[in-house]
Amino acid sequence: MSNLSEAYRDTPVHLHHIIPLDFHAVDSVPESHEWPHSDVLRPVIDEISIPLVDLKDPNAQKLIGHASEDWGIFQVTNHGVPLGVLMDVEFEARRLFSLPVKEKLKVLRSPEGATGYGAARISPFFSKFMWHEGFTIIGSSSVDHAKQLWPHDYESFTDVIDVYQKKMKELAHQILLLLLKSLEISEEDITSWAASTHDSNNGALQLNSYPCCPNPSRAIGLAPHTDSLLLTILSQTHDSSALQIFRDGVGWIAVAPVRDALVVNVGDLLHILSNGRFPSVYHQVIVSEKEHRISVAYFYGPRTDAQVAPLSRIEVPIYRSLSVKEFIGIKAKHLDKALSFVRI
Ligand SMILES: O=C(O)CCC(=O)C(=O)O
Ligand SMILES: [Fe+2]
Repeated sequence: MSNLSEAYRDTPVHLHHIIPLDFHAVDSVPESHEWPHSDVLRPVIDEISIPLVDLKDPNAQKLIGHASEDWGIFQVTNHGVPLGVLMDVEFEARRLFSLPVKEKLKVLRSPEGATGYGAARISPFFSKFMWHEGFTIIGSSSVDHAKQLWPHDYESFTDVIDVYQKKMKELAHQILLLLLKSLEISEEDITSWAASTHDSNNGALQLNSYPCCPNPSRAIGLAPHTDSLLLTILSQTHDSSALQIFRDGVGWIAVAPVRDALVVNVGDLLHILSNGRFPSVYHQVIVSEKEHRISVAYFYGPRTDAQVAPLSRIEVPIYRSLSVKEFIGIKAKHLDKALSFVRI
């Protein structure tokens, strides 16, 4: 059992916050999923785009350092993950989510669990449910689940997941190294953080499904949140700008997908490590009437027993030191307020 799974065990989630709606069985948005207009129809700016960085650019380190400082999010091209690998994982995710509900419930996340099929982990914090179903994979957790879903043919799923996790881990390591190098921290800190995170095997893969919605102006795909670990790499092979980020002083901005690019965003742990210099970005997802969107998020994090504290040698720390496990516990109880609980 992975450490990350253990970290979630102390904050069980009630089953009604785990079992998603049978989206195919409804032709209107039930009241349980109907959000106030003001929550959904926020003005969104789509003329401003988040930074796009070519990882082969000799200035890539500086560029992603600036982007993380200014935006907490950017897109990368020339990332070394073949388009075929991105398409394969999306294909397998679609295959999983298109199974009948009865099948998907065989691999339902347990109340104390972190892996399997279910609603978003942030669901209990909101009075309305989201137009979303997910499948979480930590380490090799998908092997048992895939065997339950496709007893005679589980390997096509697990092989694709395995390749994807390896590619994401290498890319996340490369990006983390570039980000750490752009902070004023010691070489030892850079090496030890990058190496211990790489060795930790604490990444998690989240397959997200946003089924077509009969009334997208009243439903939310994923409610506003920040991601908890160091950084997230998101693949969205579709053309729609469903992901939105919140920018102080501007408001909600749509993240327009760029062909072959991956989205990278700063998570809470990197926010703490960088003493707030790389802010974790607040984001949400909207839904569509015509498009069943799939996205795949890879969350990259250190060992859950690792201590996290600001690494800067020149600034006064504004966050206290705590273990990853402690932070996950605080986040599971307080969501958006988690970082304020860690402020000195
Ligand atoms: O689907 C997306 O665009 C974002 C997914 C996301 O925010 C998450 O999985 O945490
Ligand atoms: Fe997220």
